[in-house]
Amino acid sequence: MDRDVKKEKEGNEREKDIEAMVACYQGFDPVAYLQYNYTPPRADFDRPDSIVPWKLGCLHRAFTEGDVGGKVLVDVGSGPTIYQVLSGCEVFDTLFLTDFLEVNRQELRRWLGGEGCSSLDWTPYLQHVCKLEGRSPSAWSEKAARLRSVVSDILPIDVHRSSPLQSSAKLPGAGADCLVSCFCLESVSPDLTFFNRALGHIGGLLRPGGHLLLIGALGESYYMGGRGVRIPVVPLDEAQVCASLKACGYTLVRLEVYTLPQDMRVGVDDVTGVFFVKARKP
Ligand SMILES: C[S@@+](CC[C@H](N)C(=O)[O-])C[C@H]1O[C@@H](n2cnc3c(N)ncnc32)[C@H](O)[C@@H]1O
Ligand SMILES: O=S(=O)(c1ccc2c(c1)CN[C@@H](CF)C2)N1CCSCC1
Repeated sequence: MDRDVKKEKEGNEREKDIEAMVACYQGFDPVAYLQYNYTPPRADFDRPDSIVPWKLGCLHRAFTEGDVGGKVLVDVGSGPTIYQVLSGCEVFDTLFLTDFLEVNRQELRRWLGGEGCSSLDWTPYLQHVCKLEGRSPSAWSEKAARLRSVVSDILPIDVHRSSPLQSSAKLPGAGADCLVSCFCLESVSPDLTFFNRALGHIGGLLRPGGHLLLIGALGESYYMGGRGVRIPVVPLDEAQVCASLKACGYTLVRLEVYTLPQDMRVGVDDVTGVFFVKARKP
């Protein structure tokens, strides 16, 4: 087979892999996803070894330790969740939430609209982050108002495109000052090659000197995105995450790892751990 034919064949196979992943996501159910992951036993604020305080603590430290700043924060692959920007919304005045699916963008609009009809009560998350900031938990409604005030838009995104945002014109010319992305890249990539490419694509949204805060699953090969909706995940280990960041030119600032207790392994996925990365784009 000559080289051009081989390259065309490989390109067609790559397109089929992406089409298969897109097809999986057509069954994604935000309500079920929130139920599976953001309610007890996984979201148990009273457990000292719970993953929620760990994760919110990583984000709080990363946003408030002094090296992260600027005007624009972009959350890549927000899904139907807002916990990931509860600390960042105090640091940035312009925040873009993004997702591939309209059902998730709609869920975010419902929460932001404040009609109280969102699918999950985020109050415990808001209260916890207020405590991390040395504020009374009763300041949660002020934090909610702050978040609602800085969200500039909820945009469609596709990390498999070299320009993931159709409307990147909304970003400053040099790029965002900070990116946050949680459980997205590994959950939408058919394999490590796609993961690395997607990491490179989102890096194009970030200005030189900007920071990437990445949270993801370790050892996960699938998760349930709804009843009977099994979504493949590219299994990662710490070494692969570090190698991908290095290959994309990032400087690693910090990597933290959380190992899921046995009783948090509840059958909605086969995740064994969670990583938190703070990295800087030179
Ligand atoms: C596992 S969820 C993560 C949601 C949320 N960030 C969290 O922390 O729970 C993965 C998200 O990636 C989104 N997604 C699917 N395909 C995508 C793509 N090609 N580009 C960007 N996001 C995509 C899904 O719609 C979903 O909201
Ligand atoms: O770390 S979690 O347990 C969590 C949260 C979300 C996900 C997973 C794990 C693993 N599967 C991912 C599929 F992409 C989604 N967690 C849930 C409670 S709040 C903090 C985050």
